[in-house]
Amino acid sequence: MSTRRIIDISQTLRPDLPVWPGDTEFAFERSWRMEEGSPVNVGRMTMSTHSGTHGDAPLHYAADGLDAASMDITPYVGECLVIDARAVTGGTIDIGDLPDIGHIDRVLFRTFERFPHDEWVSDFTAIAPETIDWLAAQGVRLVGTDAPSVDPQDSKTMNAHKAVHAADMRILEGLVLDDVEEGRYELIALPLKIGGGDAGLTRAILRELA
Ligand SMILES: Nc1ccccc1C(=O)C[C@H](N)C(=O)O
Ligand SMILES: [Zn+2]
Ligand SMILES: [Zn+2]
Repeated sequence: MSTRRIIDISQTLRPDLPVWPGDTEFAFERSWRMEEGSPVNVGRMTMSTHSGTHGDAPLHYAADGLDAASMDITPYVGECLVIDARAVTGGTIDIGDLPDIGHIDRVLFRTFERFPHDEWVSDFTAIAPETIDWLAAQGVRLVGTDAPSVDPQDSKTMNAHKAVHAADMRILEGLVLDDVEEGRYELIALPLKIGGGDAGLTRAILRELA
């Protein structure tokens, strides 16, 4: 039996979840209740497709991009490198901030000292488009971050997303990497298969390598 440790790197979806300014609040309610005579409890949720930990579908940043149900899920499963980017200053992770990544298909960035579970942080660290280009040239197919976006919150041009699209990479956002040391892990993070979806809520985990 495998004893490889599993680390949950997902946010907990709950009513007071911080959301992107102006976006739909996360709401959860019970539509059927056992205490009211129902044989089971059943809930109902209202949310943005970018709530909590999620994967962007290409449709989010390209009008003719694939939706969450159509995109290939291979990029979301496999070996990844977690990079500790907590010391990065200047708002974006630049090429010079990267360690030697070796040969790896997936890279996740930790930018927060402690993940802000209870407040929205607007001045999060984004990823420079040149860094995306460089990672793509090294063969990286997926980039993830604990920040809520790969572009700065006030970006109107979405240059990092565009660089991701140009290289046909995939994006994970809102990961929780507080207790994760820099290094290699197995990533399993499947965005929900939402037809027409521009993103999919994701339960993301890391598993220690054998
Ligand atoms: N909810 C939004 C509303 C308006 C503009 C952006 C967002 C985002 O969620 C950005 C995002 N998480 C991203 O994929 O970069
Ligand atoms: Zn997103
Ligand atoms: Zn995004």
